Amino acid sequence: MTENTKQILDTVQELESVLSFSVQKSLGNFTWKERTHSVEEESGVFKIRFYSDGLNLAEKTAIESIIKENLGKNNYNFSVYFERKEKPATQPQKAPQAHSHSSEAHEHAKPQQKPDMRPPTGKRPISGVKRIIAVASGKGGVGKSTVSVNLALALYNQGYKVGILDADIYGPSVPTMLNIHKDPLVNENNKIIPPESFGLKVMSFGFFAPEETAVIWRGPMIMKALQQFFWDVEWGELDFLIIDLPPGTGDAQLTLVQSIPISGAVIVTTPQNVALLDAVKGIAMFRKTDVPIIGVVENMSTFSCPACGTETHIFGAGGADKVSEKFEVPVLGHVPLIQEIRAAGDLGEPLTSQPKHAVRMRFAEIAEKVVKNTLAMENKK
Ligand SMILES: Nc1ncnc2c1ncn2[C@@H]1O[C@H](COP(=O)(O)OP(=O)(O)OP(=O)(O)O)[C@@H](O)[C@H]1O
Repeated sequence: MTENTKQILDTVQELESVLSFSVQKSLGNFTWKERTHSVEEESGVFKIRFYSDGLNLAEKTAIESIIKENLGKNNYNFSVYFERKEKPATQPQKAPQAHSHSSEAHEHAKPQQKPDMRPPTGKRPISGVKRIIAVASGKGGVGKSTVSVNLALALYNQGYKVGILDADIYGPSVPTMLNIHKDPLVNENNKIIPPESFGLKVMSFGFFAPEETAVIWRGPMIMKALQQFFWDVEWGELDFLIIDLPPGTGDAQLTLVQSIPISGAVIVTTPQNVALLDAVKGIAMFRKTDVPIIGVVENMSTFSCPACGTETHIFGAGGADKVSEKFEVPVLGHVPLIQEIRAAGDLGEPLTSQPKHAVRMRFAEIAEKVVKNTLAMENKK
């Protein structure tokens, strides 16, 4: 253990004295110190390992925010990892009978199996929806919603029927980006009718929680609302449903990914090293849950000076290509950093809806690759 990791472990363990009664109660038979059992450093990120046996999602969320709140003040770059301390009980082995021949006794000895990461209850499809594509990023603010909206529109421009589900509880920006200001209605079958904009069917947390109340969404509520968005929305017949996932790779994302059959995931990143590390975490999460990676989109890759036209790699260059090479995932395209993209997002007039704009062409190419790669993956199955 290095001096830094020891210092962080001590700081986290000292939080025991500030835990609320409900958090203390959720710890059950373990003490806080037993649960916060180690800290490791990997490429400048401190991984705080926390035993989560017996904790539900809401309790884990509460614990994660206590740690984040307190360590965040010290400007450390860290993540909290929840893992199981006690191994799940294995099938009781039948003891070989006294009269067994030795060959019979061998029949009971099974080779050790790898843990099964698949959801226990199976995934439930969304009626009428042919393909679900998750758009994810390891961290917030890299342009995941911008890519989701423009990718959805680019697919629509190519003649597909497309819906977009804004599952980003922390900052549901899709309604603004698509200029939707009306609330969804409910039909006679009690199904929610998704508002339509620029030809896309849209559902978002933003319709139900204005920004100032977004904080009230907590683990179980999020899942309940998401389940309604999947199965109680009148999506109709769709070729593609694009899901703008919340940023990160925590429990909420995992649960979501494990609830529905996702055809593939698009990872959005910016070229900086820190963002790329997060992209790698995203890839790992999808691989763990058997969701194929359609590819990586590098956003804000170059800055084109509006005055002189010079291209600058503000955040570095070649990042997505490195991730692509190392993890054998295709690069779907590079989107430049331009003021017009930001303005179009704020105005609710996406550039992909405007004829002949260079950004529209960029996303058309990305969408073509998404379709091509998704079909190729389906054919491989
Ligand atoms: N290529 C780009 N050029 C200029 N501005 C961009 C670009 N991509 C995104 N932005 C702007 O950056 C901001 C963040 O983008 P966006 O909301 O898409 O990111 P996000 O990853 O979904 O963020 P969050 O996780 O916080 O929801 C927005 O104001 C958006 O308009």
